[in-house]
Amino acid sequence: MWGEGFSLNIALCVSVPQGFRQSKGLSLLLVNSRINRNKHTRIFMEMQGNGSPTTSNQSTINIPHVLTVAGSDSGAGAGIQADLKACAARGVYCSTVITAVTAQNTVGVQGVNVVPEDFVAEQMKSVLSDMHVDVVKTGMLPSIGIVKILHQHLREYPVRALVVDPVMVSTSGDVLAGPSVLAGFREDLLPMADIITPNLKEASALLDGVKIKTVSDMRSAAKLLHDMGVRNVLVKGGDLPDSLDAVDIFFDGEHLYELRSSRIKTRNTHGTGCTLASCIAAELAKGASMLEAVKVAKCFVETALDYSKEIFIGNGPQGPFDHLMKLKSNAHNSGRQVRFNPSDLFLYAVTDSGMNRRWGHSISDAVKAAVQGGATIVQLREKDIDTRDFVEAAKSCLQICRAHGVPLLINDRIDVALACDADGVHIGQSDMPAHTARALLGPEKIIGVSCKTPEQAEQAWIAGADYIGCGGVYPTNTKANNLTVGLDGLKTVCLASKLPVVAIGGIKVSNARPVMEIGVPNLKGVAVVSAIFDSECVLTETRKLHAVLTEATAAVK
Ligand SMILES: Nc1ncnc2c1ncn2[C@@H]1O[C@H](COP(=O)(O)OP(=O)(O)O)[C@@H](O)[C@H]1O
Ligand SMILES: Cc1ncc(COP(=O)(O)O)c(N)n1
Ligand SMILES: [Mg+2]
Repeated sequence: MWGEGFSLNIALCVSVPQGFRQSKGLSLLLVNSRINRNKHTRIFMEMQGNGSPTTSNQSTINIPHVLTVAGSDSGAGAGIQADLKACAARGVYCSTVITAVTAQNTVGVQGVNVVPEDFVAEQMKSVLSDMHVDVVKTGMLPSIGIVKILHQHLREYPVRALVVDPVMVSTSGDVLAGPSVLAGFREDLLPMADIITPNLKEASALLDGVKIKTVSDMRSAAKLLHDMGVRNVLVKGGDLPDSLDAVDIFFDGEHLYELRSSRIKTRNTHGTGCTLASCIAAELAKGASMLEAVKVAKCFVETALDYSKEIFIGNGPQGPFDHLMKLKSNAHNSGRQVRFNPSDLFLYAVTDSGMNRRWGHSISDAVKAAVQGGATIVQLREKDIDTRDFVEAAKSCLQICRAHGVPLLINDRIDVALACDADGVHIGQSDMPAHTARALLGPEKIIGVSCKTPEQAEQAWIAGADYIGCGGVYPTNTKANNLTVGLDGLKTVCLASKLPVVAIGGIKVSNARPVMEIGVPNLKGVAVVSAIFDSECVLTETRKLHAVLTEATAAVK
C-alpha cells in the first residue's frame, strides 16, 4: 500500500545502471549543458576496466523512477511518448515497456501492431530485474495475455505503487484494447492497483455498460469501481459536455472529492489521460500522497493545455499538447526565437525610479519611450519599490518589451524575474552567485553579471552567464562608490572576456563614441541610465543615443 511517510533521498549521489558496468573504460560525463564549460562543477564517473564505477565525489543520487507499460503512439501525443514527456516534465526518470506499436496521428489510429507477449515479458524482466522502479503506470494493455504477464511480473518484482489507466478507446474513437481485457483488469489488476483512472467510457465498460453522463453518475461509478477492490478511483470527466468545467471525481474509499478545473477551449487534448496517469505516477514516485499526486497531475494537465491551446500540429481534429512548456518560458507566446543575441546589448536601457519620479514618468511609460526610441534591451533597476509593485510594473513592462521583440531583464531580483517570467536578470558581484541564479532560472533565461576585472569576467563565464557589464567607464553619480575603470580598464576586461560585453558608467550622447571605438569585437554596446531616463523626453534622448551608436559602429567597421 502506498504510504505517506516515504522520504526521498536526493543526496549527492548518482546511481549507475548495472548495464553500464559491462562497457569497459566507458567515461561518462554528466554535465548540465549550460555549465559544461565549468571545470569546477563537472561530475565525472569513470567505469574502470574491472567494471566497478568510481566517482570523483563518492555520493550518488537516487532518481525517482516510473516504469510505463503502454503502447507507442507514432504521433507522440499519447501513449509511451506522452508518458516519457510527462515524467521528464515532472523531473522523474521513466523506463518503458512497449505493448503495442500504433500508427496514429491527429486524425485517428490507422493501425495497431501488438508486441508478442513473450517479448513484452522480456522487456519487463529487463527493466525490473535491473533497475529500481518506484511506480509502475499502465496504459494500453491490448490483450489479456499481456495483463497476465504484467500481473506475474509485479508479483515477482513488487513496486511501491501501481497506477492503472485502463485505456480502451482513443479519443478519436478507435479501439485500443477490446472487451476481452476487462476480465484481466477486474481479476488481476484492480486488486493490485493503488489507483485506477478511467474516463467516462472506460468506467462504463468496467461497470458492464452502466451509463455515465453526469457528475452525479461519475460519483456513483467511482464508488462502484472502488467496490471492485481498487484502493483509489479517479473517474475523469474530460468527455463531459464542453459547457461544463473539467471535473474529475476522486474516491479513496472514505471521501469523495470533486476536483474541478476550468475547461480549456482547445483541440489539443490528445494524450490528456496518459499524461494525467503518468504525472500521478511521477508524483507518487517523488513521495507525494495519493490525493496530492492527483491534484498536482490535474493542475499540470490544465496548465499544459492552456499553454498549448493555440499550437498547431497535424491536420486532424485532435492535436497533441506541449508537456515541456516549463523549458520554453513563453517562447512561442513572446515570438522570441533566439534566447539571447549578443547584439541585443547595443543600446541597453537601465531604469531608475528616482529619475522617473523626478520627471513624473511611470516605469512603464519610461520603458515604452526607451523601446520606441531604439533601446535593444531593458533592465528594470528598481531599488526602492515594494516587491508587489515591482512584480506588477515588471509585468506591464514585459508586455511592452515583448511587443517590440526587446528582452527585459530584472536587476538583482531573481524572484521578481521568475514571478513575471522576465527574460533574465542582471546581477552584481555581491548579489546571488551567477551559478545559483542559473540553477534557479534554468537554461533559457539571460544572465548578465557586472565585472570590473578579467578574473570576474572569467568567473562569470564559468558560472554560465550570457554577458558581462563592465564599468564604470566614466565617473557617474548613479551608483555610489563605484570605481571608475576607464576606457583602458574596459578594454582589458573585454580582451580577457569570453562573453560579450556591454559598457556602463557615465556614458551619454557626448562620450559614447570613444567607447564604441575601442575596437574590441566582443564589446557589443553601451548601457545607460541618466543619459536617457534623466530627461523630460526619454524617446528623444534614446533616439539621439541610438544615432550616435549607429554612426560609431559604422565608423569602426
Ligand atoms: N479541455 C480540457 N480542459 C481542462 N482539462 C481537461 C480538458 N480535457 C480533459 N481534461 C482533463 O484531462 C484529464 C484526462 O481526462 P480525459 O480527457 O477524460 O481522459 P482520457 O484522455 O483518458 O479520455 C482529466 O483530468 C480531465 O479533467
Ligand atoms: C498508444 C496509445 N495509448 C493511449 C491512447 C489514449 O489517449 P487518448 O485518450 O488521449 O487518445 C492512445 N490514443 N494511444
Ligand atoms: Mg482524452
